[in-house]
Amino acid sequence: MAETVTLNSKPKVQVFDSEEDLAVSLAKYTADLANKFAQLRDSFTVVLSGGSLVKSLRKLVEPPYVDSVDWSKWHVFWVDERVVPKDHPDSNYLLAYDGFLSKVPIPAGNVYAINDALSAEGAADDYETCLKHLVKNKIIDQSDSSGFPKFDLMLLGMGPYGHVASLFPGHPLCQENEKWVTFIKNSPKPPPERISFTFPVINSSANIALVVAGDGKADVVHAALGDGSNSDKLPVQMVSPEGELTWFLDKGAASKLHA
Ligand SMILES: O=C1O[C@H](COP(=O)(O)O)[C@@H](O)[C@H](O)[C@H]1O
Repeated sequence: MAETVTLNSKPKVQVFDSEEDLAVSLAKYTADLANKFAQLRDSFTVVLSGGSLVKSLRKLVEPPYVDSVDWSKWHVFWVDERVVPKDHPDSNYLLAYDGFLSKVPIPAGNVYAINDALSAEGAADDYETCLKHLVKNKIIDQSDSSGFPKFDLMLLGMGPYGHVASLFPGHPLCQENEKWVTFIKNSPKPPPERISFTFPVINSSANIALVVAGDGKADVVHAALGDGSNSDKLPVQMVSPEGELTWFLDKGAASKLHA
């Protein structure tokens, strides 16, 4: 069962009794959006994170969704990626492949991983070029107001200090407002070299799910959604899409919200 906490008009915050319940609801939410956009625009553009998010998608690869979703319409991207070979244990692609992509019939050509033969800078430029091509061909929608790509759904995790994608607290990349895809060579969380979507791209999304589980993240969830008394905005607090933002929290992650 989910409790919906309304903290202000936006975002919607859903708190589940367990991570299992969260995963069940996240699967339905994602499948419903996939069906909606497949009918609306004949494609569904979905952006994945690495980390714990992938495990929370496990119910999507089970009945009824594994059979009922039209996977041929899916186009899959990464909000950030570590600049390592695709078969490296740190690769967000490998994590998603093992836990999700290998279990559903998404056409291989619709899965847009980074070019792992390039430098961080080269891979970011190459990924941005790929996105521009897909916007031109109307696979990815474009925001009328920002001009940035408008993904149908971004599935974001949040790190223990409030980072999203590879946008870390206090890092100048959080202020990037021209590039679509940027790179970092000194990530505070290993591995050091990564590429990342920028905030203008993240915030042009039609839908964002912020998925956070476990009491280890309760303090940062409280800082992000609490009374706003922290002076410096955490990256997660800079997530403010044109469309809808929905938080998926389990009880542990939400345990300090009412304190
Ligand atoms: O390094 C990363 O961390 C964040 C958060 O990961 P989590 O395991 O704490 O959920 C993740 O969203 C991002 O994609 C990843 O590269």
